[in-house]
Amino acid sequence: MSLHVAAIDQGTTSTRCIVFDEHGAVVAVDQRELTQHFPRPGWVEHDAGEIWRDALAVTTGAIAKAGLTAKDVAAIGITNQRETAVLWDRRTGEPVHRAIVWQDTRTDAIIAELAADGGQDRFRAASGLPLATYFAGPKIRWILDEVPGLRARAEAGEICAGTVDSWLIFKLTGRHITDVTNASRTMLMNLSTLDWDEELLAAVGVPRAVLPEIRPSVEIYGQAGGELAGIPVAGALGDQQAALFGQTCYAPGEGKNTYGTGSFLLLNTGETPVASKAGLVTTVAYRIGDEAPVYALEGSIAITGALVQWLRDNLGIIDSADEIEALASTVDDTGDCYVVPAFSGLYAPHWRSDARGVICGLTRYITKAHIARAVLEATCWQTREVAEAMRADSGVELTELRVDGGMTVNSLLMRTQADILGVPVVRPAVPETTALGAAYAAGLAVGLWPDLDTLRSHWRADVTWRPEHDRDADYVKWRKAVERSMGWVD
Ligand SMILES: Nc1ncnc2c1ncn2[C@@H]1O[C@H](COP(=O)(O)OP(=O)(O)O)[C@@H](O)[C@H]1O
Ligand SMILES: O=P(O)(O)OC[C@H](O)CO
Repeated sequence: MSLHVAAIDQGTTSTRCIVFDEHGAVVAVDQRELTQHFPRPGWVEHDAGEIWRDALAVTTGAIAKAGLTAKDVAAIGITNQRETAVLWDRRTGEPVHRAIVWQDTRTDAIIAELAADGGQDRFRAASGLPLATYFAGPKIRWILDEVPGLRARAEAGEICAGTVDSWLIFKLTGRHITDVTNASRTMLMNLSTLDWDEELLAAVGVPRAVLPEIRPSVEIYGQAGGELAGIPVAGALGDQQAALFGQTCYAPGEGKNTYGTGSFLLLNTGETPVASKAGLVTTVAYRIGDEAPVYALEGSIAITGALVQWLRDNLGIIDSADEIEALASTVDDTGDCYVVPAFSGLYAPHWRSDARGVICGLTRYITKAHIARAVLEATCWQTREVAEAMRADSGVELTELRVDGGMTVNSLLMRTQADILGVPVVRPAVPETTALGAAYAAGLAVGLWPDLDTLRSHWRADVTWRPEHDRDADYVKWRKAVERSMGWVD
């Protein structure tokens, strides 16, 4: 058998493919930036056609860079930005609208209407999710409502809808399938039955005919065609669940935090879904074939790395993301300045769509370096908020935090995170845990790896940052700043 797996990691800002060997080591990477469209305040769109073209190009590119051909690749795994809604014509395979990205807030009127009839937690028991613009189902409804004639075509079975995993699986194999972790982010799936829920479908306004079949995360979905002909497409996980899987958090009580466009702290809670009272999301962590599903509690933070991008692209304070560390290091603290990046409202644990970003504590003393440092601290404080909610909901005391994602190259950020959480922060030797998780899923499905223990044996710590300074006093200030961000949108 071939000893390599290709993982497509379709993230919010880029699409990459990584080829891994049988030890879980990176052999080759190919990557393309994804165009972001911001047509109106609060709207964020992607071109699904570009996503597919990039996914295909980076997959063939990474396989070529690895010195391999399609027949040398045992399986393709997929991991993706979650909650982003794609609709396409079933016959032509062409998108019928730009993809509406998870951060997009255009469904706020739909959400308010749904919440008026039963409150924000109306669908929590069935779906595990609070009512928020974040999730995919209402985005699908928005497109069906807004594109003339589309709802009738959808009801006639001519239209497919899904999250990005589903879009890529369709383009690769011709089958309309989604994995259960992605389906759990739509607000349309019942967490206990793992099937589309008739009541949720009716309330949100999405016909079953547009939705894919929900399948386990580890399973052969079909064979790829074209340049990738013959490679089994054999695993899919939403990117945050993939990172949990790649970090080998297979036991209840194990968790990780991934720092990308946003940050997502997930804790494995085992085979029973845990209802959150502290503002977290209950979600499917993974399902291996016909085994029992494994659930997680999740603290979803919308804006962390995206705030660094905003500093670069909108304010021009830095020219590249990695410059923020040097700039923030020129000062010892933030000068009592706090940035709350509520660009898409606030997600966990607050779920306040009426919040918008604020910078608090400005004086003549504050320089761009203080703001850069406050931008980094915003990631750490938001993480502390969800870590506290996690402890309240699960009773699990965090003794260390496994981390990954694009922001973890920033040592100042990671050191500050250890101080602000008061526990060690550990980055693994393979920081590409999202892609690794998808590769593990696909490799398990085709028998490249026999079991989870084998995958666990691959995990190694690289750097550990230990807490050195107590920051509890500053947490009070952070919470005051968060309060000031709320209630901005009427
Ligand atoms: N040195 C750095 N310091 C802080 N943030 C960084 C740094 N390098 C990259 N980032 C941020 O990391 C994010 C990219 O991480 P990545 O894991 O690729 O994200 P995604 O999967 O969401 O596309 C960007 O938002 C970028 O601003
Ligand atoms: O693509 P990322 O890494 O920004 O992750 C996005 C999340 O899946 C959104 O829920």
